[in-house]
Order: sequence, then C-alpha cells, then structure tokens
Amino acid sequence: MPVEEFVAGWISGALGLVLGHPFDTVKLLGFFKGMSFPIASIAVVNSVLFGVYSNTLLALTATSHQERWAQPPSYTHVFIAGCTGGFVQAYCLAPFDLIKVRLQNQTEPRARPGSPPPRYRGPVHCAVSICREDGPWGLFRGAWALTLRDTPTLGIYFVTYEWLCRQSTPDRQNPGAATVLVAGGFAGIASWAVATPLDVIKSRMQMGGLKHRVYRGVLDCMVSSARQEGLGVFFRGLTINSARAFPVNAVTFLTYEYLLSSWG
Ligand SMILES: CN(C)C(=N)NCCC[C@H](N)C(=O)O
Repeated sequence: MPVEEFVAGWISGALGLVLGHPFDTVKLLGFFKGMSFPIASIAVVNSVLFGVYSNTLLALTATSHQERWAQPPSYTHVFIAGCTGGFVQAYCLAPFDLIKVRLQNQTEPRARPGSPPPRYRGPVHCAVSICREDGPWGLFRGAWALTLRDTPTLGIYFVTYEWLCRQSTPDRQNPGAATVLVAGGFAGIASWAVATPLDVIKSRMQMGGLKHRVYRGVLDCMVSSARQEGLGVFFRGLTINSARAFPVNAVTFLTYEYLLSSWG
C-alpha cells in the first residue's frame, strides 16, 4: 500500500489548517488559541482521507497517482473512492470532533462575568471526562451522524475537484497550479454546502444531554430541530464554512499535488 499519499495528506492538511485557523478561531469564539489540538486532529484526519482515497482508487483502477492525469479514472470510481475515504475519516475524526464541539459550546457561558467555571479545562480534560462519564465509546457519540455527513460529501469533494481540473486542462495533461488552487477551493465549498445540514444535526447529537435533549436518532433530531426552528436551522454556519473552505482546500490540494509530483 503506497504510504506517500498519507504523508502528503498529513502535510497538506496541516498547511490548509494554518490558513483556516483564523476562521476556526472566529467560529469557536477564540477557544482554540493554540494550534496543537487542530494539528493533532485535522492533519491526521486529512492524511487518512487522502491516503484511503488514493489507495482505493489504485485498487479500483490499477493506476497510481502519477498516472492518473494521463489515464483518468471514471467519475464513478472517483466518487466511490471519495466516499470510502470519507467513511474511514469520519471514524478517525469522531473523538476529536466531539471534543471540539463540547469545548465550543461552553465558550459562551464562560464569557459572562460571574458565570460558573467551565465544565472542561481543555481538550485532554474533556476527553478524560467523557471517558469517565460514558466509557471510551462515549468518545464516538454522534459518529453515525458524522459518517452520514462525510461519506457522500467526500465523494462530491473529489468528483468536483477532478471535474474542474479536467474542464480547464487539455486532455491527459497535468493541471497547472492555478487550476489546482481554484478546483481545490471550489471542491471545498461544494463539500461544505452539502455537509452543512448534517453538520448541524451532528453537533446537536453530540451535545445531547448537555445543551440539547438526548435525541432518539438522526431523524428525530432533524424533525424536532426543523419543527422548533424552521428549515433555516439546516443552513446555520454555511457562509463561514464556505468562506473558510476555499483557501483551506485550495492550499490542501496544491500542496498534495505538488508533494506527490515532486516525490514521483
Ligand atoms: C465535512 N466536509 C465538508 C469535509 N470534510 N470536506 C472536505 C474538506 C476537508 C478540509 N479539511 C476542510 O476542513 O475543509
């Protein structure tokens, strides 16, 4: 199994997240001041995503990453490989994402004077508390909703990227840096546009029992959220997700392609 895709995914994810950090800090109300938690999570998860994607495509089409522009895979294969990468990354992401959502949701009360001390002192304390209260499986609360969010979304992510690159590149040639940047940026926006409704549901399920009631499942959460707050609830965060997605994913794809071609 080629491992360079995993390494390229790790480095490109880390660079993308440096660019996305100001947006994440705004989104999380300044809670993550340091970079170590995002690096430990997003870069590792990106490595799993790109590594699994590329190796699945290799298994489906028998073409390595270097041969892929000359012998382009079908969009069906790209979609299946993207969905597989998304499914696997969702399970790796689940514990990190749960911690992020739990910390994010305690920032607001913390900001008010005279408010009680925060429940969690930081990412590690949050992980230990969840394990103590719910057992290690507690770290996977909401993982199912995350899988539902990421499996089709990442299929769309890679299909959008491939399609845009092929549209603006002569047949069987490698896309140029500008094409990769634009295609990567729009792939990020397309994926977040599709993911945002399920992202809202996932976060509510992860907060079940704390900020929200415990839902019976994804459907229950969807129906009761829409009933109480209207359909607009599913698009919360879409603007900031999209604004962040363009630079993050432009840089992620450019770095990934550059590293693989220079190791080629
Ligand atoms: C859930 N969605 C929409 C995605 N995972 N999309 C792929 C982009 C991943 C990138 N690290 C980012 O954070 O934008």
